[in-house]
Amino acid sequence: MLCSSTEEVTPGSSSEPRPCSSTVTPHNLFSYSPVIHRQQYPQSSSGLLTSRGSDDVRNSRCAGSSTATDTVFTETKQTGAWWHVSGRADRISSSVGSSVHSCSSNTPHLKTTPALSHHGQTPQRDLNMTTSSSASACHASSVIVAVVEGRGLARGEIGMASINVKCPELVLSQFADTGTYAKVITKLHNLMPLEILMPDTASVKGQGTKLYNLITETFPSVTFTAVLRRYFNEKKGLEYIQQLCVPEFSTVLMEVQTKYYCLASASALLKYFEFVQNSIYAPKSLKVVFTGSEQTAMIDAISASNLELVVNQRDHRSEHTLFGVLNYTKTAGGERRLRSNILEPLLDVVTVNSRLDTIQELLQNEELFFGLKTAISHFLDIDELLSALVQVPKQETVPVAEAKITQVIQLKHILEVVPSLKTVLQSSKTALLKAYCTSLEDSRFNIILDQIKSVITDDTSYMKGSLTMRTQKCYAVRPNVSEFLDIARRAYTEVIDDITGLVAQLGEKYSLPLRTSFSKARGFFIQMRLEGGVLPGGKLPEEFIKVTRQKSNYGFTTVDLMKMNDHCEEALKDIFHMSYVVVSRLLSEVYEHIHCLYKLSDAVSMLDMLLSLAHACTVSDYVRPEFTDTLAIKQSRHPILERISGTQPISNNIYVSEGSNFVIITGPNMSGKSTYLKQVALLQIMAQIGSFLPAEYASVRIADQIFTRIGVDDDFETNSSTFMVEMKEVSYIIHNVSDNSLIIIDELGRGTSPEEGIGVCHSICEFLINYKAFTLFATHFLELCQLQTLYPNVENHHMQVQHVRAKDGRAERVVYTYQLSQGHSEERNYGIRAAEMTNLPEEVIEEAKTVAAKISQKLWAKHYSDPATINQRANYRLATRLLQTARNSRLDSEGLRHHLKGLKRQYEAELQNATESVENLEIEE
Ligand SMILES: Nc1ncnc2c1ncn2[C@@H]1O[C@H](COP(=O)(O)OP(=O)(O)OP(=O)(O)O)[C@@H](O)[C@H]1O
Repeated sequence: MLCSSTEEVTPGSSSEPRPCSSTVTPHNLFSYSPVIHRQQYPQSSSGLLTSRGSDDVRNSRCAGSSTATDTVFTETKQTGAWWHVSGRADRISSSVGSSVHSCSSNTPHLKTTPALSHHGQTPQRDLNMTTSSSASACHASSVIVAVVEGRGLARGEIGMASINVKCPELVLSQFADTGTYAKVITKLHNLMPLEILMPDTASVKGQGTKLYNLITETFPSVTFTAVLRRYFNEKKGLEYIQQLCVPEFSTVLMEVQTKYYCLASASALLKYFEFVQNSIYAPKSLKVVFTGSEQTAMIDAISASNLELVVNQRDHRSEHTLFGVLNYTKTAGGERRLRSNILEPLLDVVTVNSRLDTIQELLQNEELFFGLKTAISHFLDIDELLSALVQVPKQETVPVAEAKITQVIQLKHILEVVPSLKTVLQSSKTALLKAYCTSLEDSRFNIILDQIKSVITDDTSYMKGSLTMRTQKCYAVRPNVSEFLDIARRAYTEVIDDITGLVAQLGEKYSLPLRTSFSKARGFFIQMRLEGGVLPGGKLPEEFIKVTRQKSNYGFTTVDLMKMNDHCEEALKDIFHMSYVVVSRLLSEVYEHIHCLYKLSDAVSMLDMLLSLAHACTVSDYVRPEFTDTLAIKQSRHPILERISGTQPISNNIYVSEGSNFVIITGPNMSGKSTYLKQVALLQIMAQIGSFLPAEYASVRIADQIFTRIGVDDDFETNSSTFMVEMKEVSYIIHNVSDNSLIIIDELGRGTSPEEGIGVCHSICEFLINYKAFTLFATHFLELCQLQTLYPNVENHHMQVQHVRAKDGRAERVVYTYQLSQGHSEERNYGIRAAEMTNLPEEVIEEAKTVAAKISQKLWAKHYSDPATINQRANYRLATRLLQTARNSRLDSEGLRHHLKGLKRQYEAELQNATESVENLEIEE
């Protein structure tokens, strides 16, 4: 073969046409040209071209060509100007294709189906959890999002609606966000939208709202469309949802009916589809889900990137991410679900435990594990199929006809593998698997399959390879269903026979080893493999044209073969057209039951994800986590490091509890601090998606938010803003922290002078110490370790290093153990030690050591000898304790007074001690 996309045609192979039993009549009964209509944004006669953020380019070109990268301001005849677009205006069109989601009278109305049977709270919740998962996971580049923000007092209240053009699911959300809009940005990052819609009032040139500016700056390559504010209409949004939502998901109405901003976004989004894409969804055809931020843990976009959850920071194609470590999925749906779960881990312990039960069963029952894996691997992308099925094409072209036939074959294929999945699930014991098994006992699967089989031949199946699949499509409809179709197929068979005959003849004529081959681009052509690549006579016969050569493989055609190819195409057009008529009729009958596919898609993607998580446990030694109030993981390992190195990294214990919820980690450069911090966050996320962990024992406290502030590699270009970036990130944490958060801060304050760095770190630590959030704080500022003596909930730990003397007893070498130990690091001047390893002159190093020693002593003394600071600190501690007492106390007023007196005495004693210790300090001037 010349290339992988070509297929060899051999007599008797599956590509060989099958006979059809009809008399031959002139076969060219239908002739119509294949027209590929691409949806375009409607163009106004008075359209202006403008550019986002730049007035200069405005009016530079005339409307009428919605070319890529142009920014178009358009108006429809019906509505007047109501949206304007910037960015690649043609991208949605190509994504949506030339279809409409029709609700015309001949579009079948989709029926209500009973809710999934309830098998206890756990599985039911997970069954309904498809929302956030598939929501954000569906195909990245085909999601359109509408965003609106409340005005006046409601500023900061955000409504979002998103839809994936490849997956008929409308996802709504509404939440309060802070001035940094981190939640909106995070959600948008997770959705990876193709286009973002916002009200025009938010994007007035030069006076765009903060949110608008932030979104357009953060997503410069995403098409931005401003829609008239009045189309963000919550009443219309509710009407749309009532009209379009599949009855099975109609409980969403109760959730969203008072959520005005997400309804408003939904209204604008669906209106946008209606007018700009010239398409509407069929009534009762959309899965509508609401994803409140309370269902999943919030991981902001920067943290997701720092932790390399789904994208590796250095190489975007690398699989060295958490997703890469856990991804053993077999289906596109499973992969999407895993990705979205990693970005939005669960908060509900019951649901997480039900997943863990399932994984445990899969690990214990090998037959079930491999049986399910095999069954799942046969499924195609159900979401994409479902989306295509609920679209009714506006124009009946050959590609559309061909696509519909493919969809029916795919549907048949999917439904045929359902029983094998059900059979495997029947032996399962855990609630979640049993619930999925029950959800597959839906009579609609068989009803649809029977309907399909009444029209489509039994041996038609979905196959790889363009020629094989073409043959499948060609002979999909049963013989005798349409007389003209049988005739056309006969004609096609004859042309194929002629082609094979011609190639055989040419082979004989020139004594060459010729074969008939097929590729999508060339159609039928001739292939020849010559050992040694030397042609007899030095050249190919004249009649062989369009010659290609790859090593010893030649590809070519002849004028006759090209003509035959044309006949073949003509015959195919007729076949596809007539098959399409039959298939459309079939689909209109099938539509009524099609919603069982939502259930199937949910089951397959979830099972695939759980199998993938179970598979990860078999690759390395993982343990099931339990959920308590403490984060305690014994001998934990960094999951990505483990994958990268191939050998087991040094394992470490993790312990953070309410009593010691603030851990300061010190240690020299390269000692493993950052790795340890990331490890904690990654394991937390793994636990919350229902994965086992790389450790010997694991107890995890559910975190509602995971924040990270991890220093990026020094970069001279961005260095000027390093400190600002740090401060912005940490300010986001401070504004959003909750008692149940997990906070990872690495090397804060590097971007400024040490004095200010220590000051900033100190005050930020004191702020965070006051929360019950679990915080791990890695720093080179050893001064911060003093916090342990000031606050009972602070613990110092450090990364151990060893000093090994060379045999000659002189040179000393540092060995990194990557072991976490209690207490703060005793290492000093490790920066200077690193400098020593370079070629710096000895006197420079010595001078550096002297100055560093003096400065650090002075700094420490200054910080702790200042009486005002001592007083302030003591006051702060007293206030904190009072607050804690008031919060926790069940004391009556007398008891409280007594307690306060005790605290006061303690406070005075501490103040006295602190003052004395400062007086005793020897300060070297
Ligand atoms: N537990 C471990 N087991 C094996 N190798 C490790 C471990 N932890 C870290 N390492 C290795 O050490 C390297 C340095 O680790 P890391 O960046 O975490 O150090 P650091 O203390 O944060 O350094 P710096 O203070 O300079 O940022 C890592 O790239 C990794 O290869």
